[in-house]
Amino acid sequence: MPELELVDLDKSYGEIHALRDMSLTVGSGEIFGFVGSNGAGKTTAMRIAVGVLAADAGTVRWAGQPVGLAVSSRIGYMPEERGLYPRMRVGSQLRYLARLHGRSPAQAEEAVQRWTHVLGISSRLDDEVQKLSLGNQQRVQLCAALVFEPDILILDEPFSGLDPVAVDVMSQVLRERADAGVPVLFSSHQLDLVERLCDRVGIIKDGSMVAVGSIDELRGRGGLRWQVEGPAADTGWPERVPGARVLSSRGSLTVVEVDRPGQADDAGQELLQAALAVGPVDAFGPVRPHLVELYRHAVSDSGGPPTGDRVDEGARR
Ligand SMILES: Nc1ncnc2c1ncn2[C@@H]1O[C@H](COP(=O)(O)OP(=O)(O)OP(=O)(O)O)[C@@H](O)[C@H]1O
Repeated sequence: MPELELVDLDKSYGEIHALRDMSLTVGSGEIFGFVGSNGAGKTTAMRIAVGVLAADAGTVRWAGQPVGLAVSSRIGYMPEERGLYPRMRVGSQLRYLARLHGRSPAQAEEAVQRWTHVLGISSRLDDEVQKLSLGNQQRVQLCAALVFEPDILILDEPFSGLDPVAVDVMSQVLRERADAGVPVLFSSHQLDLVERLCDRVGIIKDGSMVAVGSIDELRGRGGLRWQVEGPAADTGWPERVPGARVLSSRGSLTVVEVDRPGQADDAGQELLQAALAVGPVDAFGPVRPHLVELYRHAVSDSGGPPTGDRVDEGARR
């Protein structure tokens, strides 16, 4: 099945080095969440992938071939700055875009009816775009990316400003498109949503990918964490376990991370035994860090675990 590859992209705007050897791959049927701080380079990378911006170096490939005009016209793109004509009516605009991408009048009409219905804006077909709320304009924008049945979806912050119901609808649409085999790449600062929705996540910092993988992969390669409800940490039991570090301690509640790459399998039992040697343990279990913590760690200067997975995507090729 075809996959979208961004390979060793490099881009500068004058003095600003926006992308440095940046690579990522989105497989067919995969939703890939692209996250990073403001100015990290997400929009630049996506604009290059779509073909509206040229890279200084690197390539974008689809099904193993460099992306040319024919392929880029099959990409459904939702730009961050949005791209609708404010005075044009919703229906006319969407029909026009579908026709522009080669759909017949009947196909365009069918797609406009279907997608506006799915996204809950079918009653607004005759309204000018500028008269819609920002969230509804965003729904139209997603329709615009979908009405020509694209082979690839690239969406720049599609969820920003949407209400919770619209977020759910948008999430379902992206999942359904991915299930139909479309690679879906989107950027977002809503890390809880990315964690919930994406098959894989890429974290970009200063134009370079610093971590790539499924959430479990990002969790799994670094230090493992446990929460212990029992003897207070200042009784010294955590120090008895090699590689253990207290992350937080409040009374009887202690969170400990054990950093022993490749040999942490027994660490949980060792921690439990160490705590029990000091006093009773009421609760004990692993802690699974959320993406927001993995992200903070990956973009912090210290780097290192728990994200661990400092993948050079080039190694996947
Ligand atoms: N047209 C431009 N001219 C000059 N510099 C630019 C231009 N576009 C982006 N940059 C710079 O390139 C860097 C990457 O910006 P980019 O918009 O790709 O980041 P981003 O990760 O999408 O950020 P955000 O999350 O804020 O949207 C930033 O330093 C930005 O100021």
